[in-house]
Amino acid sequence: MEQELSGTIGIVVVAAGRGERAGASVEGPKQYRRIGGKPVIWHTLKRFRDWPKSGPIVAVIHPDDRALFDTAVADLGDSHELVVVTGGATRQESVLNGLRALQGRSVDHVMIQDGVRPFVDAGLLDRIATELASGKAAVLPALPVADTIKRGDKTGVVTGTVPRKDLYAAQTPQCFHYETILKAHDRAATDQVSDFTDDASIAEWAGIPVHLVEGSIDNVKLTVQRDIAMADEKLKGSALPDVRTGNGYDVHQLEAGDGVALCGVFIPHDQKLKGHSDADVALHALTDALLATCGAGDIGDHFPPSDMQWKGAPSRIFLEHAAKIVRDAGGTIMNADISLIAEAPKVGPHRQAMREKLAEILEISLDRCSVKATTNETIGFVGRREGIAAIATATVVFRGKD
Ligand SMILES: Nc1ccn([C@@H]2O[C@H](COP(=O)(O)OP(=O)(O)OP(=O)(O)O)[C@@H](O)[C@H]2O)c(=O)n1
Ligand SMILES: C[C@](O)(CO)[C@H](O)COP(=O)(O)O
Repeated sequence: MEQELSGTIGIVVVAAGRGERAGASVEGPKQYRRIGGKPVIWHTLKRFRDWPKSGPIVAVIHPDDRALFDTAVADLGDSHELVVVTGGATRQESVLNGLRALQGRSVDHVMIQDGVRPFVDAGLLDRIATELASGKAAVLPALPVADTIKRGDKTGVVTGTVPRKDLYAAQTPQCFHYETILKAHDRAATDQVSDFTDDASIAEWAGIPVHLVEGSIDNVKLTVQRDIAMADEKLKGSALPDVRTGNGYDVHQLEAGDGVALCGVFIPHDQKLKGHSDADVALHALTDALLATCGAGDIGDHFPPSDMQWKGAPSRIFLEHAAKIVRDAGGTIMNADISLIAEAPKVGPHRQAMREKLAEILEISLDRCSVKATTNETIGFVGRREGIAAIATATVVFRGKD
């Protein structure tokens, strides 16, 4: 029977590199580049936050990146203690700083993770935990090398083929008995042995047996620009489409007058709509429908009728405001559909102008704007020409959330 790992597992995520091979970006070094809408480091940390066995997490960052890091993790939640320390000039130094930050936190084991491996998965972490539970002091996730490996010289000529039978490509997290790896890292620093590219090599150097566990094919390290682009495509491709529909309904009373504003178009008529603003019942219904797609309340929350500044206001202001709220939340308006219920005036002759007005206000194409009308067959308040009602539906696609 498999043993359960007891004790606390500390996590060290190293993210203090400069990402030179990936090249410069306005978003900062590669660990702060966005994939699937979130920084790489956010994804990596989230994978550990979501793994139930994670203990305290140490993020090792570059001293210049504090603001970038704080912004990147702002919405990560606080389910685990997150300690932030600065790294050194090499990965090895950064890891040592991270290990030292776990001292005094009662950690039994530690997982050391590259900040730029955002696809580490719970299955891999569980496999490693099982190996640690069986008493192994050092566990390395790795995959057998799949390509034929060549040796080459400076002139680009192959000088030999390396038998690949026993070759493995090392991944992270590399996992250890905490005190054992801390001692080995400390000794390497004291002895000034500084050319290790991973922590398993330090364990090997210190004479600690390192056990292989099957890595994960998805657990790639984002090293060059193309890796980042591919990671972004992968996350976008797997994100569920976030399509939302909102509805809105509004009624305004009619009284004697000279015309009504409907969908932003003034139609001469022997009545007018009563209201605090221009009483454009159609735009009010559509404003509510849009606000509903991102849970932003209703028109009255944003434009209280008690507020005198909206007296006589053209209702396009309300709709523009709702459209901005939607866009700021990451939404793209796909469709706006309004049904007017009015005995008079006749809407048909003005439908095209109304659709054009909606398209202009919402900044979307005409084919995404629909206006329909019906009478109420002379019954009810609409049938008695006491009021006009409008029903609206809006469809919005939001950029994939995590
Ligand atoms: N002084 C360093 C160097 C690297 N790392 C971290 O170690 C991981 C693996 O390193 P690598 O992919 O080589 O990152 P960079 O050093 O940033 O890349 P490059 O070598 O292209 O500059 C990364 O998460 C990186 O941020 C670190 O914490 N401190
Ligand atoms: C730790 C590592 O990811 C294992 O494959 C790798 O050695 C890091 O190397 P890098 O040169 O720092 O990217």
